[in-house]
Amino acid sequence: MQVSVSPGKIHGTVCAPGSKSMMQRVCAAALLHRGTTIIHNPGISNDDKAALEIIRQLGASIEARDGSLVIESNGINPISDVIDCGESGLSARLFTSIAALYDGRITITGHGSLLRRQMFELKNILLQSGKVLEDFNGFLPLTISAPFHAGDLNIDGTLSSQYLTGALFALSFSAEKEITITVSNPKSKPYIDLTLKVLADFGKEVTHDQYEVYHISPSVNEGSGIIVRAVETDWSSAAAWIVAGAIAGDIIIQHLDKDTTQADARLLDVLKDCGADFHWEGDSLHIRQTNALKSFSFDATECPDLFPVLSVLAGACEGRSEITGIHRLEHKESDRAYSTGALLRLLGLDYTAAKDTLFIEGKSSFNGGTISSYNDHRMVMAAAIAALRADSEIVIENAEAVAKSYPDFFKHLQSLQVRCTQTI
Ligand SMILES: O=C(O)C1=C[C@@H](OP(=O)(O)O)[C@@H](O)[C@H](O)C1
Ligand SMILES: C=C(OP(=O)(O)O)C(=O)O
Repeated sequence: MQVSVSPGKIHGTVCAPGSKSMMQRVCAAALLHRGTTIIHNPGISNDDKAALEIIRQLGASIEARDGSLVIESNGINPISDVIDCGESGLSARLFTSIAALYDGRITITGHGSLLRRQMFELKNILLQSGKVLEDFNGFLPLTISAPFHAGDLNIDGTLSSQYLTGALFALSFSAEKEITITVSNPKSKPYIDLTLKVLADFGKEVTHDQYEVYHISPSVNEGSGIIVRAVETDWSSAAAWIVAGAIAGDIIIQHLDKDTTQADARLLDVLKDCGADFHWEGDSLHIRQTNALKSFSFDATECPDLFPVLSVLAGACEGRSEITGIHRLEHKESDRAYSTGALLRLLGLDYTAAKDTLFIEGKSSFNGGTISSYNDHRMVMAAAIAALRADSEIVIENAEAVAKSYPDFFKHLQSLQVRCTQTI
């Protein structure tokens, strides 16, 4: 699918989808919790669908009821020996550790960009847990077997926090004694907070020292009671609308959780720094374009998903902005250091990278043109928002990639009075 987005103002009220980070974690917990879990505001993205299908394959039953999901589980009882994680990095790393709780032989695989994302740290974790791996070269598919040994673990957190998330879920529900996980170089810490929050909702308390040492208590059977959980609105998706409002219009984003642990809520700190005009109306964020946005300096190491859309915001600010954390971008759906550079070049923005920081010179308007999505949902959203400030339309190739987190993105963009047409 090729989508052409015209320059113009964005105007109206929108509600972003549920957070896929939270939804996938709640699905994992619902599988491990022996009993019923009711999920309100369930996500509908491709990654959410992948997580639901995984827990179904691992033995849970899922019923849609009045817009919510009712999950029944009796622990892990696979109905298939293949688990398909779609394109979700989180599902791959989270559910591999969970599937490892099963003694039998099971294969974890995926599609598209996921097959090109390295998973080396899984080997380290699985071997420490007594699992046997077949012919694993660091990329999916991965086949494992043998009983799971719930014991202390050492994890390298340099590349991704998702390995730790998987281990925390698997061990919190299976530990028979106190277990310690030691993590070197932990990254994406707000995502670890989200993991700990969802585990706590399911009665699993984990403490930690500086995100480096985690203490897991022996798992007590939490009973088969009903757990009800609502998925928060996704700040990562809302980020696109927030930047759109700040650079090109007037927009209200509904149902945002102010006190969230979601990493990408840090965008509000950037907005304050650059003098954006925004305020809260209850749980809605109202943001209006300001003509003289100031340049900003921000470290996105802990919230790497903001990078592409922050680069667009930087392009609309007066002067030179700085975004740090380039080293976090390589192993995503695309190499986002490369794809963000390609977008900035298309827009006609001057930028340089030095060590881990990207410096972007702002400009009053951007160039239009055609760009690939690089099969990356975050690049689709960033390019579409940039089009609002361009002097001609921006055509995004392979724009269907947006469904990884936000299938209704273009429908919502149109409802916000932006002209966009599907050209193929
Ligand atoms: O745990 C999660 O939900 C995520 C963690 C982050 O990944 P890393 O920990 O690999 O940085 C983030 O980029 C990803 O979109 C979702
Ligand atoms: C990197 C992302 O997700 P994941 O790693 O879960 O595929 C993302 O959503 O930007």
